[in-house]
Amino acid sequence: MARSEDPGADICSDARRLLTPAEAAARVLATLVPIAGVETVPLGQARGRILRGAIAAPRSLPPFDHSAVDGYALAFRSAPDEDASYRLVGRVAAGRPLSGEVRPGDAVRIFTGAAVPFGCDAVVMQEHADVVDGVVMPRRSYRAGDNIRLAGEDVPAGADLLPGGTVIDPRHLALLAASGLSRVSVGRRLRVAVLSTGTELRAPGETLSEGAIYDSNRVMLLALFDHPAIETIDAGIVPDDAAGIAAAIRDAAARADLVITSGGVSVGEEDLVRGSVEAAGGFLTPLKIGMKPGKPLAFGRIGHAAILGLPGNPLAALVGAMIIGRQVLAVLAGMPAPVLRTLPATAGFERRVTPGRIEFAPACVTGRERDGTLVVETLGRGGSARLMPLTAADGFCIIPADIEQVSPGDRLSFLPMDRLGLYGSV
Ligand SMILES: Nc1nc2c(c(=O)[nH]1)N[C@H]1C(S)=C(S)[C@@H](COP(=O)(O)OP(=O)(O)OC[C@H]3O[C@@H](n4cnc5c(N)ncnc54)[C@H](O)[C@@H]3O)O[C@H]1N2
Ligand code: MOO
Repeated sequence: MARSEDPGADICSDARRLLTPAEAAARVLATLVPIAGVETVPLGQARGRILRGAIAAPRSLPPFDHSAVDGYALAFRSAPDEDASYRLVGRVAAGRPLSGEVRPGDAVRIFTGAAVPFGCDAVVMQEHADVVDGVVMPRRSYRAGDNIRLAGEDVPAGADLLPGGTVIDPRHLALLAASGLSRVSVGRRLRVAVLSTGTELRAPGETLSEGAIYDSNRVMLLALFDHPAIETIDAGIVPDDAAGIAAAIRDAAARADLVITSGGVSVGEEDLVRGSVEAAGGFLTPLKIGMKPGKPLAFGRIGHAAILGLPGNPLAALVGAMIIGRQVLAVLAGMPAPVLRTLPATAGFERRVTPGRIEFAPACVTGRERDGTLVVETLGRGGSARLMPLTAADGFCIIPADIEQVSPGDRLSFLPMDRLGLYGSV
């Protein structure tokens, strides 16, 4: 993976002030380029994969002029034809073209999707015509082109079918298939290793000794980034031991394009991740971000791999992953950096807040204003170590960094939980 010569220089934060989340993301993303490597996959395995180059349309869509309705194709005598009767001379169904010629004044029985015979100008819906003794009489006049879908009106041959960076979803698959493409060239999957640091951590199922807790971040982060374009690697739990963390990070970096750690990025002497990355030959730059939770993050590189250090508190790890992490993954994987697709909302609660950090507070939708705007209420207090408010929430209420008080009726933003994941779904 190629990056700028000295990525550390780009992301060094000014220790005296907190970065806004956008500034932090911009500094981190400026150091990254998408991973190299493409592979060709059949359409059935292409959902969620990322196009690396634009695809040109190999043929026009639709490939020929066809009828939009079941009815009668009319060959005008003049344009527009005022004579209201046509002689029925044949029949054409989808996939079964007409044999024989059509002359002015003729009509052909036609069905939706059938090729419009050469010489026919318009199609009348069968409900809008009388047919008596082989004569078709439309009940109103028609203009050339009525009820005909022209070749190439959806996509002309050679046009850009899909741009590079497209994350292929079912709509794109339909377009590729309609164009006759059975395989598509996509970026190789991004390898992302996730490891938890902390002597207190145990895997669920293990016995808890005094002072120990279960590791909840790793399974959450692995699931958050589970995506067809990502190969997640579970790199386990590493105790707070500098040599052990260095070895684990070195090992993870050898297997991954991106290593994501949680824990140990704050300021205490037990926060060993930065020193361990340096001991392993890499660098890790602390980023103090004006967001709550998720203030202490770190970003750097070890060998060919990028490394993102998330805070240990579960909600802080999730918010850091959501705001910075998923952008890092998207850029490395070659997809456009995702934007936070928030909704306007009004506060249904009152709360004093400490200015300085934009807050992502778990919240529920409790109603709607008359104009349809969502009314939201935050859930509980107690900050970044709590999981219950998070699991009960419909999403995050976003409280700006520059206010001291939220009052009922204040305009805020709301990020629905189902928009959390790498691309839309969690
Ligand atoms: N003196 C200061 N102390 C702290 C500051 C600060 O600015 N000055 N910042 C606080 C903030 S904000 C956060 S967030 C945390 C971040 O701490 P670390 O990233 O160093 O994380 P740890 O200390 O290792 O752990 C914090 C907390 O989370 C628990 N944890 C860790 N890993 C997991 C996991 N995988 N699953 C579940 N829980 C986990 C850990 O046991 C701790 O309780 O620092 C504050 N301190
Ligand atoms: O950033 Mo810490 O995340 O406030 O808990």
